[in-house]
Amino acid sequence: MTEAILEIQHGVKTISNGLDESKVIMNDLNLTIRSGDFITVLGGNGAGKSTLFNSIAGSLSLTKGKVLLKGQDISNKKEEERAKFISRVFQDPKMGTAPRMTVAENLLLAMYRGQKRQFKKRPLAQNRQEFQALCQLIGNGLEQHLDTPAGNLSGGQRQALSLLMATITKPELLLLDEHTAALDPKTSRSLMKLTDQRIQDNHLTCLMITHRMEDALTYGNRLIVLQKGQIKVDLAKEEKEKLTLQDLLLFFEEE
Ligand SMILES: Nc1ncnc2c1ncn2[C@@H]1O[C@H](COP(=O)(O)OP(=O)(O)OP(=O)(O)O)[C@@H](O)[C@H]1O
Repeated sequence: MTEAILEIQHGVKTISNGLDESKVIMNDLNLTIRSGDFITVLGGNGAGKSTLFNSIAGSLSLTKGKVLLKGQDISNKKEEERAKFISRVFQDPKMGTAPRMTVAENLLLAMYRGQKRQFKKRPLAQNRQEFQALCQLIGNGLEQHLDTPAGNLSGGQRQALSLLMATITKPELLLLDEHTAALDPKTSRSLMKLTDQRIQDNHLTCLMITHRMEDALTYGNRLIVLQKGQIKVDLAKEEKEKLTLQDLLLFFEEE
């Protein structure tokens, strides 16, 4: 069996509304993500997708249950600690990049993320060629903007930069949080292709939330559907390949 990268064991998250009432937003959820899994995550609004991602990334701590990274209990580790191993790309292009820093400076920052301060950085000039080549992969002209502040890029270029930053040092787990949702259809399609290419070329393990059913079917080797804080459907490669758009829509109609 392939190595388990991340596990959630009996994950429960209860939220209090401050009026002696509590709401269960993750309900005894169990998930094992194995090395090389590319899992597409679907679910209606409020199904618990963000709660799942926040619990993995550490921006939310579980009320009960455990989060394990390669068998090690990380339930009590802070988000910054987990960020050394887990990368995340958000929906908002502004989230992943520093706006006043140039594209090259952003990439340099990502390259040394999680390393000790005293670690001697290679000067930017020595990395330029590598950054140039990396940006060229994208095919949206980012390589001509190595010295442009990230805040001046188009939304598509900025999201592509966020993706490169999230994957420049191979993370144990890549979390894609509707990362193409804010882009126009053409830009979204090309970023999705780039994403798939990065995942395949670097053998990344990835979890991707999407509201685009076609993307959920086209990409990845496994598909999960969340409902009411639980995993309602978990389909492996062979079952996923047989799935049609119609089948997927049925999962939502049953809600
Ligand atoms: N801090 C909070 N306080 C109260 N309720 C919360 C809080 N965070 C999440 N919830 C509730 O938990 C449920 C799950 O929310 P979550 O954001 O995980 O859903 P989601 O699947 O990501 O939805 P969407 O597609 O709308 O982003 C929702 O009913 C939401 O209202």
